[in-house]
Amino acid sequence: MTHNLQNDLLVRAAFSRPTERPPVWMMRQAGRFMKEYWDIKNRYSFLEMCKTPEIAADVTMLPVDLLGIDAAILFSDILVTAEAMGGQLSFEQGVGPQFANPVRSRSDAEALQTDVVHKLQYVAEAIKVVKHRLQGSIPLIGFAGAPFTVLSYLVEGGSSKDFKRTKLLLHNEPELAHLILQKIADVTVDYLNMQISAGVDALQLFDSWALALAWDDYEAFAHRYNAYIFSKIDRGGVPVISFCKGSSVFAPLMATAKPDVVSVDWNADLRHVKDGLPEGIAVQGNLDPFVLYADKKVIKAKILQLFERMRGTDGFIFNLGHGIMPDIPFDNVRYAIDIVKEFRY
Ligand SMILES: Cc1c2[nH]c(c1CCC(=O)O)Cc1[nH]c(c(CCC(=O)O)c1C)Cc1[nH]c(c(CCC(=O)O)c1C)Cc1[nH]c(c(C)c1CCC(=O)O)C2
Repeated sequence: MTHNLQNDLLVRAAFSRPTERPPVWMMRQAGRFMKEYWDIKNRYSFLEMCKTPEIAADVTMLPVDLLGIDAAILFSDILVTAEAMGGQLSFEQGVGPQFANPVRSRSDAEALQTDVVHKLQYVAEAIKVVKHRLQGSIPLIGFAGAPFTVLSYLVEGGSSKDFKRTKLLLHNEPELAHLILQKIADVTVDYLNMQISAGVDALQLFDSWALALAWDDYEAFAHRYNAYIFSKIDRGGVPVISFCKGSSVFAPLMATAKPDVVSVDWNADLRHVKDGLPEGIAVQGNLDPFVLYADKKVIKAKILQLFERMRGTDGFIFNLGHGIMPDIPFDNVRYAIDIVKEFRY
């Protein structure tokens, strides 16, 4: 993998090389807080948008053109792997993702398919369209859901507040949980390798709901599979970012899975997390996204406070602790990005 990017700040920071300022991108940077997203969304279903490479590319490019971020992230969803494995996935407005055939028994688990990467070819096509449109200006980030988080959607049949069924499965039927997790992990390896072949410049693994787990369960059911994925993908020069909510607790364990970057939620002192990690592991984060609702002077002060805290550390990517909420004012997002781009160490 050769990068040849005009703006390679994100790749440099991810590999803990010096940068003149932190690179900036934001989770959910292409989404409902943008009027231009709704212009597209009102014409297609969410899954149509993900599965039509030209549309996925149009949406991926919105924050590139309107916000001037330092990296694009492919427009898709973490649940496309589960759909390819046999999950009957739908997204309904206001309900979120739903699986009509949740995985509840051994026979449900055995029915999950693993030779499925060909069904995800539309993602490779979208990557190629985006890479062509970016013309080497900034990196493109590919991604996948981590096995534990994807399992939680398959088992619950959708989003969950308390992950009760998921935890019951882990506690009462650990062998069945491991069977499902291993299948998802194997699909994820193929899927991320496909994205690397198609040309992504960086990857992020989303283990959004690991926060729900106790330390030992995180280690056994989440960490172990993320480490497996990071060891099996053909990383070459492609840096890998490990995200979870709960990273302010799990960061030391996450680092032992050997990502290049740990993405940190907003609860922690980012400098403290960074100083606790082995040399050469970068951090990403960790502004509380709710700050973006506040007055501009507050937004500016909070960002500069974070930068002051991180001064003198290589290996820092600015991001939010989690995704942009749909009702955050667009103008505030753009303002935050401008503040980062004006800053110099
Ligand atoms: C847990 C999770 C999902 N999907 C994703 C995660 C991990 C990130 C995180 O922790 O938030 C990942 C994701 N989902 C989406 C992206 C695109 C890239 C980006 O801009 O970050 C990414 C990286 C688009 C999306 N994925 C989804 C939307 C909204 C779709 C719509 O327009 O209705 C977008 C833009 C739908 C989705 N997809 C998922 C949920 C829970 C929902 C509903 C969310 C809600 O209603 O607030 C599953």
